[in-house]
Amino acid sequence: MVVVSKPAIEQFSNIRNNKPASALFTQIPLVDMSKPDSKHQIIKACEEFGFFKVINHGVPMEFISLLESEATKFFSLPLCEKQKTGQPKPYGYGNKRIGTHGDVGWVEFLLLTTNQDPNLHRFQSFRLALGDYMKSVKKMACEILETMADGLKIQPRNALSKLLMDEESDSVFRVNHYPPCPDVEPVNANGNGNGDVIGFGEHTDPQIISVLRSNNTSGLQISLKDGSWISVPPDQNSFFINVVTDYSPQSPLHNFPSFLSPNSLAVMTNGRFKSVKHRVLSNSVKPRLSMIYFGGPPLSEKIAPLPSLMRGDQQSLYKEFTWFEYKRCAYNSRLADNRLIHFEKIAAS
Ligand SMILES: O=C(O)CCC(=O)C(=O)O
Ligand SMILES: [Fe+2]
Repeated sequence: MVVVSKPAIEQFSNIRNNKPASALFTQIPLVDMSKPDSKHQIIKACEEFGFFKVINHGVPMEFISLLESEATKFFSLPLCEKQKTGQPKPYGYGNKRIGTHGDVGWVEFLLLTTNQDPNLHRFQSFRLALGDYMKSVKKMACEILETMADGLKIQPRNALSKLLMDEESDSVFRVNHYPPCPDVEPVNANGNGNGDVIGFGEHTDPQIISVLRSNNTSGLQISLKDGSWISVPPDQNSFFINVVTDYSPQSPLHNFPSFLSPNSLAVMTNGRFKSVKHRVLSNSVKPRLSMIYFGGPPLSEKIAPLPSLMRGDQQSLYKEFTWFEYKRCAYNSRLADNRLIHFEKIAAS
C-alpha cells in the first residue's frame, strides 16, 4: 500500500486544466490478431495513434489471472517485505518516487529485468507466474512486430522481433499498483473539486514496444497530437500496445531495414516521428494494477538516422549513440523530459 498522510497528498500534482478531448476522437484502434488483415489494422493504428488494443492475442487467461493474483498478494505484504526485493536502482520495489529526479506519483511498483531476476528469489510462486506470463507475452510482442514488418514491407520479417529475441535484449518488466486515492475530486463544470491526482506522470516509453495489461480500473490516458488527453477504457481481457506514432501512408518507414525504440525512432527518422505520451490518473475508489512488458534492443545496439531516410544534403539532427548511452541518459532525466536532447547536435554545440 502507498502510505501517505492527508497533508502529504498535496505533494502530488493535481490536474485542474485538462484541455478538452479532441472532437475527432472516436475510439482506441482495435487489432484482432486472429484476422488475416491484422497487418493492415496494425499499420492503420500506428498511422493514427501508435497505440492500440489487441484481442485474440493468444496469451492464456490463466497466465494473466495467476500473475495478477500473485502481484496483488505481493503488494498487500508489509512494506518491509516488499523492500526485500531491493531498492529501485533501477530494479526493485519503489513507492511514490519514480526515478531519482523528483518525480512522484500515487503508485508503488516493482521493476524487473526479464532475465533471471535475483530480487525475486524470496517470492517463488510470483516468479513462476511471471516466467509463464512473460514467455507468452514476448511471443505475442514478436508476432505483432512481425505482422507490422509485413505491413510495412520490411525484410526480413524478423528484423524488428529479433532484437527482442536476442539473448542480450534489454527488456524490462514493470508491475504498477495504484491504491485508491482518497480526496480525489475531479473538477466539475462549476470549477469545484481539487483535481485528479497523478498516479504516473506523463512520459513516453523508450523501448521498441510496450505491452500493457491492466485490471478493470480506469486511469490510463494518452495524449493526442493536438495536446488533448483521452482516457483509455480499461479491458482486462485485452492488451494495449504502444509502438510508435505518426506513420504516414507514404512514410519512409516502409523501407525500414531495422527498427529501434519509439524515442530512438525519432532519431532514425531524423526528428520526423515521435512516440505516444501517456500518463495515469489515480482513482478514488478502486485499485489499479497494471503489468507492462517493455521489449528493448541489446545495450550495444547503435541508434542513428538511417541513410535511406536522409534526403539530398540533409544533415543528421542527432549524434550517433548506443541504446546503453540513451538509457543512462534516460535514468538521469525526469519523466516528462525530452530524453533525446543530449543527442541533438544543436543542443550539443
Ligand atoms: O500503469 C499504467 O497503466 C501505465 C504505466 C506506464 O505507462 C509505465 O509504467 O510506463
Ligand atoms: Fe509508460
